[in-house]
Amino acid sequence: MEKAQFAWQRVVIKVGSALISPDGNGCKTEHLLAIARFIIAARHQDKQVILVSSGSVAAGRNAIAHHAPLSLAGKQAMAAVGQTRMMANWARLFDFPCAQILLTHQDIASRARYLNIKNTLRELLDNGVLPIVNENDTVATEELKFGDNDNLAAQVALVADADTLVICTDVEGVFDKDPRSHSDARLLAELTQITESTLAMAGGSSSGVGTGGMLSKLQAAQKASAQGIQTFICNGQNEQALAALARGQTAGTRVLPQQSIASAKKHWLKHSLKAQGQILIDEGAHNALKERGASLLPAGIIGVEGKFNAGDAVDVCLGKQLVARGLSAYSSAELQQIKGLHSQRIATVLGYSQQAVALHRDDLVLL
Ligand SMILES: Nc1ncnc2c1ncn2[C@@H]1O[C@H](COP(=O)(O)OP(=O)(O)O)[C@@H](O)[C@H]1O
Ligand SMILES: N[C@@H](CCC(=O)OP(=O)(O)O)C(=O)O
Repeated sequence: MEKAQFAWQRVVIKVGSALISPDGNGCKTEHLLAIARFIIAARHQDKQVILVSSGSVAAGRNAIAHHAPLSLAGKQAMAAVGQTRMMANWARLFDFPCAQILLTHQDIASRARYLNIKNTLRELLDNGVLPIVNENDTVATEELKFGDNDNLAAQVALVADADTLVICTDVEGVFDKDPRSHSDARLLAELTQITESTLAMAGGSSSGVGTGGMLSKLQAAQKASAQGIQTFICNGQNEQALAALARGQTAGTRVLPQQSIASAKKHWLKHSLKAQGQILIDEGAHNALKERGASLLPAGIIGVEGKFNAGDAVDVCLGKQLVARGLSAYSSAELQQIKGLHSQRIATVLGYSQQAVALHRDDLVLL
């Protein structure tokens, strides 16, 4: 097996309407086989996959009377019909469970909902379920929309702490001009940075089925790249391209991350968030964080200072020494009650158990 150049562990793979429903009416599995094989191959290597799938509007189009231009309510009705069709289509390809997650822009912007999304995704992945995400078109008005699922996929990659974003479409990658209208268009194998001039090469969608064209894919890649996530934009029907990605090789267009995920996260936790309180830990917990990169369990907490909510940033201290900063899974009031306890006792003491850990290792940086 060739050596992996671009090793990854958790991927968000986005599939556009152009592949779910190439003729814009109903959906078929035939164009999704290469993507399904990629997902199965990745899972066999113990890698984690989240699928962001468009296509509900196109898949439900033939069930709703319409004429151009489509009204928002018309598209929403089509999406409501098409969403179940699209999910059933994916489920046919896999013999492991799939989970449906429908999100709006507001859900990601709200701290409480953001945490719930993050925790649900984590739980699904830990249980070997394939999360399939789409925009919740029924409740998304034009103002509340992500606008396109490329942008949604980048947001999901951030929430899920993914290291890689794969955007599958109906062309081989990013070209220096739209390959559909320019026969001399050249494929760009690697973009070290997305600048204004890169964005200027990208046109909108010409398929009549997709929404954002190449522009929204590059904008999504730009967001991911700034947070340390690499992006591949490739043809979702190209078996070889997806097999190469599954092996850790490049395919289509690779957009390089601007920094490592660890430094993006460290920077964010250290400089962008103000700690709302302090958690004092014992030596044993400090060793577990430092030596094993473990999560912080309530058992290792000996004191809680300040008032904070679940999801707030907190400083983690060993005596007077600041050793880490992270996002607390529990509020200060809850931590006061469960500090020093074994995680199994959380539900008995609080009446519920959000998580076994007080600070998850994904939400923690050592200082
Ligand atoms: N510079 C470019 N490179 C590649 N594709 C481009 C470019 N500019 C515009 N496109 C168009 O973007 C389309 C893919 O976007 P879109 O139709 O929104 O697909 P999806 O449904 O997969 O999101 C391609 O079919 C292509 O015509
Ligand atoms: N939520 C919509 C997705 C719209 C969208 O962004 O489509 P696309 O450009 O094909 O990824 C649907 O499922 O039809």
